[in-house]
Amino acid sequence: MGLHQAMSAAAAPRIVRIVAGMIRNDQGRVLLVRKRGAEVFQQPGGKRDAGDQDDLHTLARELKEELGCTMQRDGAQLLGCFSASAANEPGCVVEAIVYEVRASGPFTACAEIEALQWVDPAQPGDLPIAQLSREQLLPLMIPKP
Ligand SMILES: Nc1nc2c([nH]c(=O)n2[C@@H]2O[C@H](COP(=O)(O)OP(=O)(O)OP(=O)(O)O)[C@@H](O)[C@H]2O)c(=O)[nH]1
Repeated sequence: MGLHQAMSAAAAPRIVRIVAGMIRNDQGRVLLVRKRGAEVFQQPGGKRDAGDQDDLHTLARELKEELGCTMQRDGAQLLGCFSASAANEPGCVVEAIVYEVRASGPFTACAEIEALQWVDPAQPGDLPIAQLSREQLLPLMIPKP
């Protein structure tokens, strides 16, 4: 590695690429999850696995693993790609492809998920919420007047 490459590698934050889901209930509340050992709530979702066919496959797999629910591919809506400081990996940046999806419950905390919370996107209150969700994703879910 040359000097320039070494310097930019040292300066560049590591990027954690994920697919994340926004699930809304009938009251307009959005589902957040907290992983075991983590302080903050975030969107359900995760990293792509080698066997995943596409982003929605990754998301459906993660939602099943984390929440035990069944995601409907039909009607999934791409909200965009967003990034922020990663919640649980200091010095890293999370880059998320985000979809709003419907899923059939029940929704239960499974695998590495310790807690679930349905949050009013307009008034998340004092709940500790990861930067990406608090600053970028929840505001997208506030109903427009
Ligand atoms: N899933 C998810 N991860 C987020 C969000 N915001 C955020 O900063 N992250 C960061 O991205 C990381 C993604 O890791 P993950 O644990 O969800 O992914 P994964 O299930 O595939 O992980 P693993 O296979 O390594 O256990 C989280 O540890 C966290 O630091 C978010 O809204 N959803």
